[in-house]
Amino acid sequence: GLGLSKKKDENFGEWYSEVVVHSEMIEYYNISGCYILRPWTMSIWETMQAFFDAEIKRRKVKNTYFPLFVSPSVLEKEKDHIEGFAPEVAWVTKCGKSELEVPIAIRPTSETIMYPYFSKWIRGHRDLPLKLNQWCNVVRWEFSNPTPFIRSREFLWQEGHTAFATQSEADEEVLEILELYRRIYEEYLAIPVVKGKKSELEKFAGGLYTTSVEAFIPNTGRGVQGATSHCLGQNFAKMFGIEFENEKGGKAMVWQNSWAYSTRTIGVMVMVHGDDRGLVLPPKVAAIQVIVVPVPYKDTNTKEMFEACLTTVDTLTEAGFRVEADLRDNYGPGWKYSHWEMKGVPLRIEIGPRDLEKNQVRLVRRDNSDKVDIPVSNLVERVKDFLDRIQENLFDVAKQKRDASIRVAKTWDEFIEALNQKKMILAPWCDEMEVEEDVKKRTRGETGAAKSLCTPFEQPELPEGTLCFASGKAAKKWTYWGRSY
Ligand SMILES: O=C1CCCN[C@@H]1CCCn1cnc2cc(F)c(Cl)cc2c1=O
Ligand SMILES: [Mg+2]
Repeated sequence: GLGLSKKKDENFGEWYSEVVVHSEMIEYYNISGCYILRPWTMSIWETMQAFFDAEIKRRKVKNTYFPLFVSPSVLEKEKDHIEGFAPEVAWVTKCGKSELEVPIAIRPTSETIMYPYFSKWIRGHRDLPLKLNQWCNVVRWEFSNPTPFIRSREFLWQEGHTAFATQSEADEEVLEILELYRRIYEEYLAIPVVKGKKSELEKFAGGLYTTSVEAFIPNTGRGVQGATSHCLGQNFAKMFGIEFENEKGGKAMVWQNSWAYSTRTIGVMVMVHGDDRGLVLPPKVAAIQVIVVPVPYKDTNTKEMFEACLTTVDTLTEAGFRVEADLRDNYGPGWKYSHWEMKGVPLRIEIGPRDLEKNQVRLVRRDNSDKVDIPVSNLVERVKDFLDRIQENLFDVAKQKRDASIRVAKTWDEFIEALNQKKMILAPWCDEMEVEEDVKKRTRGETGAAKSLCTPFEQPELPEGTLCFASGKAAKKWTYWGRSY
């Protein structure tokens, strides 16, 4: 089809909506906030899932599946746990023509669904650690502007829920899972993230502390929470009576974690790597890593050319790459180049008459348009080399842009200036909740208030006497701030 009508640097929102549709990842649906995930999306989701599922299975986490529906008495088990969320809970109130006696909620997350059974199943210390995960959809009927992948009313995720006898086991797992989330972003999606701890105001209110990986979208100057790994402490154990008989015969409450990443990861990838020709896929998650396109010339003998294309596909497939040839005779090479560039295929191989004569092929990179003619004899090693360099280059370029978007601010004026320049701000903070609430109030505007994104585990030097950028009190830590999705 035709190219994009909007440019990434001029009209980001519409550019994004166009890219996800033109790359055949998303189809819009007639219910606001709901989207059709097409195969081009699902293949990315499945690649990440394969990695993450294998990694948690190595850690003895078992997959399970709990019901989608939850009764109000169970969901509202802890009033303050859900009072802030109540407006986004979706309810089934009738079936067929008859009203339901009691409405039934659709899960927005599964703590209240799972933990009554944790209480039933965990009796003694031999039942610990209990480590469950489920791959499922959740529904949150949000009203702020829906955005494919980033903010939708239904999304796919995995939610891990674990229980331990000791706090140290829980603390250790929180960070192990967070490292897996970093790997998903940095090693698969080629996106740099910051690992850190959420503030008291931003953490999961039902938990003890929240850690997260934070990404950043330079075009909009917004942070985006990439994935979360919470230590719940013994809060839910108290709520749901999840206790066990320890080795000394005494009763003790378990220490729990919960952790999730979702299809939001895919939206971040589109936003960070996409350009004005469409999607740009990191090779690690591309459903098709190499597309082979024949370039027939007037009276060329297409039979020989098509054979060369199919041989190229076979050779690279045997070498373990995901390769296809576009031999459709109802489209010319030019159309095919644009089509597969729009879909973000990392590497194109062109085979024309001259290439046949010289027993070579032309490689064209999607990320920087570099092209090179290579002899068929070392096709496999050159393709591997190109794909590795594309993966690295996407990460390096994204990291360079993200780092260029970071500003250190030591005063309120510097903070506001950086915020207006769409930066991610690293500022010394007194770590007082009221001060964070005050920052949100003072920065509220049509593009949304600034909030703390995370306190990075890697803390720069904080000289004695450094003052908080917002309160002027003694600063205790360096924290990232910004507007966010
Ligand atoms: O982020 C994770 C990891 C995976 C399991 N869950 C936690 C916390 C989820 C917070 N959260 C997030 N959104 C919610 C929306 C709701 F409608 C209700 Cl009732 C509750 C929540 C809610 O608790
Ligand atoms: Mg929410």
